[in-house]
Amino acid sequence: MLSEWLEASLDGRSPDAKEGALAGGRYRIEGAGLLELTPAASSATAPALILSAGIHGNETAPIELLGELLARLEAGLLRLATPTLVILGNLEAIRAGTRYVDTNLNRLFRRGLDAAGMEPDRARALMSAVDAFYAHHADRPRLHYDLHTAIRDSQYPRFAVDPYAETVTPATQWRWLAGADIQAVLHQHAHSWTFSHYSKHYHDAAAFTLELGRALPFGDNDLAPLAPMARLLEALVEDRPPASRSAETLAFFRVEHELRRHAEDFRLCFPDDTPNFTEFAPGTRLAEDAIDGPITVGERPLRVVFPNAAVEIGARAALLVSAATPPDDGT
Ligand SMILES: O=C(O)CCC(=O)N[C@@H](CCC(=O)O)C(=O)O
Ligand SMILES: [Zn+2]
Repeated sequence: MLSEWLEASLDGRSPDAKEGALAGGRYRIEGAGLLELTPAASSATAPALILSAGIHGNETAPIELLGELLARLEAGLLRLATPTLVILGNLEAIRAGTRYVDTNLNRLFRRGLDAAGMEPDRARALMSAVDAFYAHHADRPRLHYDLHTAIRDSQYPRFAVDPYAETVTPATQWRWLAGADIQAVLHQHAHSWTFSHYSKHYHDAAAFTLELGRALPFGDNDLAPLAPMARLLEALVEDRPPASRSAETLAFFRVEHELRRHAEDFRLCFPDDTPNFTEFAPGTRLAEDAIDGPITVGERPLRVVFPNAAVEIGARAALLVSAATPPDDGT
């Protein structure tokens, strides 16, 4: 049964049924943490939709959100009308309740990746699954929401990271995300080799990393603030027009610099619980790195997003961002 897929994937068991029927179509378990939903009939404009969660193993609310979506499909409360690939990312890290096991999976989505290890193997398996799914639905618009939660509080608890790519994000996406109570958008300034970046860069998909509150253990999540996001996912799988709100309700930011940890001896100069998007005045010392020296805010204030002094050497320790001009939302 479909609802068993999540549990079986997490337990490392192979679920009883590899495929079966559901209202409007069929499901098929394609592999560990990979579930394909195929409608019996769908309009030509329905997207090839990818919904992923658990790319970081301690980010459980998005897994619960996808569990509820699947339960509603299985109960016949939703009728499938959109080809959908549901992905659970880092299964071993989800079982361990940790962000990753050996290395951050969400930096590995790059063709030609030749690193060895569990997370690189998983990244290659997920890239192949995405390639096959989009190839199978080559005539459809492509959409990928990679669902996450953040380590700390945020001045905007729900926000979208818009990966860097040469393509322009369709304006409808801003309206749908605003309609799902997303509060802010952060445009990336450079290739980031994240999962959403993979779908956007290599497949021209509309793709986002969606940060949906704070990372908490299973059972501790309050899904109530995510109800509008649940409604968006439901509308997408049923191929109905989602709730839409003006993009003017979103705050837009762009990454100005990426702060990287280069030395073993590295520290951030502000408290660990500083919320995402906190602004720092010109001249403020943000970090000290034994190789790079002090990192200080330049002439214009900067806000800090995803600060984390405990990252691997060479990895991103924070994004430094500033307000961006809102895009034309097409209305
Ligand atoms: O809260 C944090 O510090 C990290 C939250 C997180 O996992 N964020 C993603 C963002 C991905 C992107 O930049 O698109 C990540 O770091 O992988
Ligand atoms: Zn994450």
